[in-house]
Amino acid sequence: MSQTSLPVSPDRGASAAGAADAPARIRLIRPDDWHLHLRDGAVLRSVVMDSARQFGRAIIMPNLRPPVLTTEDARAYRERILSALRQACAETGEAPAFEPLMTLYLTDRTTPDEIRRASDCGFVHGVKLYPAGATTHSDAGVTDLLGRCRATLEAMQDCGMPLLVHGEVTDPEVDLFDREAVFIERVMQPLRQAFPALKVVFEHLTTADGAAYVTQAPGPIAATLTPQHLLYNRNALFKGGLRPHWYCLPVLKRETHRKALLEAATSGNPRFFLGTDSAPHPRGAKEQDCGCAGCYTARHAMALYATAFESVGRLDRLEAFASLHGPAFYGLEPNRGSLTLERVANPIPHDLPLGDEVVVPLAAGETLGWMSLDAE
Ligand SMILES: NC(=O)N[C@@H](CC(=O)O)C(=O)O
Ligand SMILES: [Zn+2]
Ligand SMILES: [Zn+2]
Repeated sequence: MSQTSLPVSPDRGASAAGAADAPARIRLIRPDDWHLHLRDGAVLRSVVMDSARQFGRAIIMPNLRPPVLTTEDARAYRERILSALRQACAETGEAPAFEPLMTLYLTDRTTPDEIRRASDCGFVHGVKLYPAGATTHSDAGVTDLLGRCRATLEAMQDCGMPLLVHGEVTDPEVDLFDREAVFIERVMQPLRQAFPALKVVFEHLTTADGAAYVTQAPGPIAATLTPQHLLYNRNALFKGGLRPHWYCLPVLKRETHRKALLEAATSGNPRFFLGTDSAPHPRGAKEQDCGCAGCYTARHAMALYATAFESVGRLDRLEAFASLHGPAFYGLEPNRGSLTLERVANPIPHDLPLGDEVVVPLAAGETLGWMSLDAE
């Protein structure tokens, strides 16, 4: 099978040749992942260490089945994550410090009281908006944000609780590739006019329209950027045939959008920060007549981001994007430890264990030019 290659030559970094002016190692303040799906049960046990080896903290998405609706649900899920981590550590002898930052799943019925409980508990750091039907496990999501959630949004604005947004309309009349741009007009702008002090994170931004909006909009807004949207355009979905492991939502866009996102990521603007959206699905759930959306990137996340930043000669801006802008927006201190990335050939496995099944990671079978060492 032919490969969908990265935008920069896949064997750079395999030797020092041709990279004389580039550093062999970079040391960053330990980064955080501001958008992560860890799932639950056996899948959680399989994936948690991949994130914990690199990231000090991660914003944990609440789209489980059933979803994480209340502060008590989030407390219980947090315990399951920490227990899965302890178990994984006992098996491998590693002990990376990792703090799950929990979120609630917003529904038409989330109450202002629940928001106040979440804000007081200290471990819930955001509330996630999934427009009903927009993405994986979003059927319990919001049907009409400004029609049904006003009191709850008011409480969030008062408490300083960020709203994390999957920014796509679900109107079947709107072309799949336009759903983010139309969301800005129909939902984001009215929302931010009604609640100008509400903190908003535009998750997994995929368009030049989104990058321009986040750059110029007044008030507290930021965006996360995934490795796949920085490295690939929509051709990757169809290269030599249909490629389900490049399929996520919002779907990859055309090259002009990828370039605008990479420019935003590497601009030094503190409104843009790292969020992998690593979203494991078993191989069989993606390779079928109606395959699931989501790319698995946790294992090699920092190597993927380094590849993207290096492609435009901006490795010097990786640390701020990965380790400083996110904590500043969320009102947290940067991590104390560090993470070192080494310029070395990093072959990405064809699959990885996922509970009783396997997951095919993004860029499986390719060789990246960077590898992250164990965090210190
Ligand atoms: N990004 C995806 O394609 N999938 C995510 C859901 C999401 O983040 O929208 C998942 O949970 O699988
Ligand atoms: Zn999403
Ligand atoms: Zn996601």
